[in-house]
Amino acid sequence: MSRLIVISNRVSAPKGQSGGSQGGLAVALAAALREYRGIWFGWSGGMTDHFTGHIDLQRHEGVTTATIDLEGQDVDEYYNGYANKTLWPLFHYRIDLAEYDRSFGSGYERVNERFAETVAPLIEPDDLVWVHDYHLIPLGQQLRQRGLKNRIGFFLHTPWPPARLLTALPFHQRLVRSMLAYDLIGFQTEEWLLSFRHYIEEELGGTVDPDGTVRVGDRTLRAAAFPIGVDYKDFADTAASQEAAEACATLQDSAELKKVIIGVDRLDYSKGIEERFNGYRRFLEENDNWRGNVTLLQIAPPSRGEVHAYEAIRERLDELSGRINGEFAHVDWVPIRYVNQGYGRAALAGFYRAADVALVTPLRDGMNLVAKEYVASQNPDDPGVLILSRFAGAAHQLREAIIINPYSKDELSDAIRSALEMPREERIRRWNALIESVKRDDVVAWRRDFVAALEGVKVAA
Ligand SMILES: O=P(O)(O)OC[C@H]1O[C@H](O[C@H]2O[C@H](CO)[C@@H](O)[C@H](O)[C@H]2O)[C@H](O)[C@@H](O)[C@@H]1O
Ligand SMILES: O=c1ccn([C@@H]2O[C@H](COP(=O)(O)OP(=O)(O)O)[C@@H](O)[C@H]2O)c(=O)[nH]1
Repeated sequence: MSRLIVISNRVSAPKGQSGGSQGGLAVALAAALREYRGIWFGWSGGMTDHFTGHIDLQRHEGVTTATIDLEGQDVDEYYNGYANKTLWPLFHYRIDLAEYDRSFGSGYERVNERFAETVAPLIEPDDLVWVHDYHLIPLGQQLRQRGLKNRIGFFLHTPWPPARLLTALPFHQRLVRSMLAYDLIGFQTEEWLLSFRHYIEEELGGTVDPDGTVRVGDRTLRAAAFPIGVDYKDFADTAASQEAAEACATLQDSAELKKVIIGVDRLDYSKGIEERFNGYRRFLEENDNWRGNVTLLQIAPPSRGEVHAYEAIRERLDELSGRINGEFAHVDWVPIRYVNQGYGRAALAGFYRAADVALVTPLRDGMNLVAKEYVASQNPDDPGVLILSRFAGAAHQLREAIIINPYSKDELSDAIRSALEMPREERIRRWNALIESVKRDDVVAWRRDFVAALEGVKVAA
């Protein structure tokens, strides 16, 4: 069997050192790599005065990681800059927040070159190479320029924006043309694949066949949708652990007999937390019988704090949660418990199980693993209700959730009421359909399908 070389910006910290707030990509890849011989290469998250290319090799729980430190200027221009001030907002349809700065573009290319230079010697001729996410779009091309003939695949964890939005990016053609160096490009959903196809046809004059064959000039490759899932088995085991049971009991006891609604998100403007709070406020305004009888627990560990838009959303949420609590709270009840701390998987599994309703309402999200984790953690005899944004990739699969438009306070308010008042039979019926999808399309299936498709492509000429 070929080895698998996974390359992503972020590499999962060894267990116990992550602070419990790692994003979905890290969680999903650790699970996938546990089954494969290979290496996971990426940025350590650490900084150095001068880039040395020194690789820190470690083995934890069956996963070999190889990480490098970056210079402070690299982190500013590549991670905070091009990745998170330019591409992230643009890919999440927030053209108003996207910043274009020449130094970001050059820092992005420099770090991609550094990744290529450092990882290329670790790659053997038969290895499959799997590059992840918007931080590393040009890496495949950089590896080809260093003579690599391996099968190289790329998976985008975020949405792919409509062609009309992407053309707002200076040098967009240069970025997308660099992707043609890959043999296989994966997206979370058919919707993002369709947007990619439009770009290929309208901007590059290429074609995409119904079977996903992409042709631009003399380059032929494949593009397809591979929806990521959770490690269902591991999550179900975690949910059954003592730690999860304790977390579940802690939340239930502290809520007394009130219903609990939960939200769990990195503190990111794309997650729609502000709109969610406003929808919840509308619900409290319209349903005074529920005041004092329901609590919203919002877990939101801070993320990308050096980027202004993230500082700004944090300030707005501090203010808004305070205002709603001030408006509705009594001496013995607060409507929102807003927590800026990250939790580990076991604690989260317990909180999910204790919650009667989950609000997963991003304004735009590649997939959203929290939605799937919530479903995986429920008690089959008395499951909670998932309220899910139509703009999350997960909504393409989790169709028996209550699907809402997260921009509409009224829809949010109505959905919260329906969820809280939903009869047990309907909750069970919906959950049975949801768990079916979460089990079937888990992270193992995602990895298996992507790797099989990569193995199946003809090697680049
Ligand atoms: O590494 P960070 O900057 O702290 O951000 C965490 C991750 O966020 C994004 O996650 C995406 O991947 C998930 C799994 O496929 C998906 O469910 C979610 O919709 C995406 O937003 C980002 O794409 C990752 O690179 C980050 O590691
Ligand atoms: O306190 C927290 C909050 C979130 N997460 C995990 O972070 C991931 C978030 O992934 P998702 O796809 O929902 O969004 P992303 O943050 O990757 O955009 C999920 O696996 C969560 O369980 C966590 O471990 N601790």
